[in-house]
Amino acid sequence: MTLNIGVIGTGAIGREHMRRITQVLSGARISAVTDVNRAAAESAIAPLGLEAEIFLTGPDLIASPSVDAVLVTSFGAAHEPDVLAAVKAGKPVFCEKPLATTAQGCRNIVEAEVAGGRRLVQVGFMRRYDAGYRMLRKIIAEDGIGAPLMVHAAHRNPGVGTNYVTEMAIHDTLIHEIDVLRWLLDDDYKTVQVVYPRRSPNAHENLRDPQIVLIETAKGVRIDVEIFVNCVYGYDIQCEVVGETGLAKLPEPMSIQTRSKARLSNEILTDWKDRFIDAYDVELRDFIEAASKGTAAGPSSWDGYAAAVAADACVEAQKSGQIVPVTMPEKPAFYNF
Ligand SMILES: NC(=O)c1ccc[n+]([C@@H]2O[C@H](COP(=O)([O-])OP(=O)(O)OC[C@H]3O[C@@H](n4cnc5c(N)ncnc54)[C@H](O)[C@@H]3O)[C@@H](O)[C@H]2O)c1
Ligand SMILES: O[C@H]1[C@H](O)[C@@H](O)[C@H](O)[C@@H](O)[C@H]1O
Repeated sequence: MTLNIGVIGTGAIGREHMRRITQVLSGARISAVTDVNRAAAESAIAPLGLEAEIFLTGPDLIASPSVDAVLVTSFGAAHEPDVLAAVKAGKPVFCEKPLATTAQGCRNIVEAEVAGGRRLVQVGFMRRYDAGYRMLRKIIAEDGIGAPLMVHAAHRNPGVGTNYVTEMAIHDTLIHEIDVLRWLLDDDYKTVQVVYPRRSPNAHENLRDPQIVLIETAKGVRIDVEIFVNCVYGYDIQCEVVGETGLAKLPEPMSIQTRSKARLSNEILTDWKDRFIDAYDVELRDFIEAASKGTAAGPSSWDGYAAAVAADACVEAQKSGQIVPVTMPEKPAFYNF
């Protein structure tokens, strides 16, 4: 059976996912698309030669019998109503991060999913599917470095547009570390604090960049994450876990080493699309497989909610400069899988 997928939001990552579903993965096809900008929907289906129907709104697409499962790849602030509509229609839904831009928005999705009694939501935390992060998690779980004590991480983008404001460093960027470090350490967060180094002159005037987020976990691990979205030189993701007896570091992406003109060098990637290309493939393969059985796999809406609770605390910490507690309600038994 071929899974008919409807895509809501045909911008950068919507197109990337449409390409991989059409040209890389098997078991699914894009049967429908919608975008608030109709021209974006039209120009997304044309180069792929798709015969997908263009709907006016997300709810129209979700209600269509030609859609078995939904991909939400619109702006973060627009995710919640469409994910809720898909859950209420009983259709599996893959939602790009963040699941919603507030913890309450995520909670609404969690409650709708639990009320429906069936897992239907996968959140696009693709780093959990990255081979490097998976190796790191295995080493920690197998006690290869002793119990983790500290994590040093960095999330650097070469540059961002003027629509990227200070809070987005948390909701849009740090959200990946918030999720993947919780999963890597099998831990929850206790407190967060944000400190600002000297401002980069490459950041536009409404953006504090770089930022350092300091996190304390329930088990007492201390984490520092540098968020630097105008680092200029490339797209660079770093993660080093220091344990009681050793240290484990995320591997660099494969790159050819060259010796030329008296220099020894390796290329640095500049685009998230390339850095996590394999992880995006695997996460969507997981989605197609589970959605074909009428359910969802991978990062759950509870994970989306847990990340949003920590993100809200970080935004408060950005504004107050204080150490802010992270208060996580107890996980419903529904999410113990
Ligand atoms: N996992 C990752 O690494 C990753 C990478 C990039 C983006 N993202 C996430 O994916 C989402 C989209 O990001 P992007 O870079 O593709 O943005 P984008 O601006 O390129 O595309 C978003 C598209 O959604 C459309 N849109 C907005 N609201 C809509 C609505 N209510 N209904 C239908 N269409 C709507 C816009 O017109 C636009 O075409 C964001 O949540 C972003 O955080 C995740
Ligand atoms: O900071 C960016 C991240 O590095 C990417 O992985 C995407 O999530 C993108 O939306 C963010 O703006």
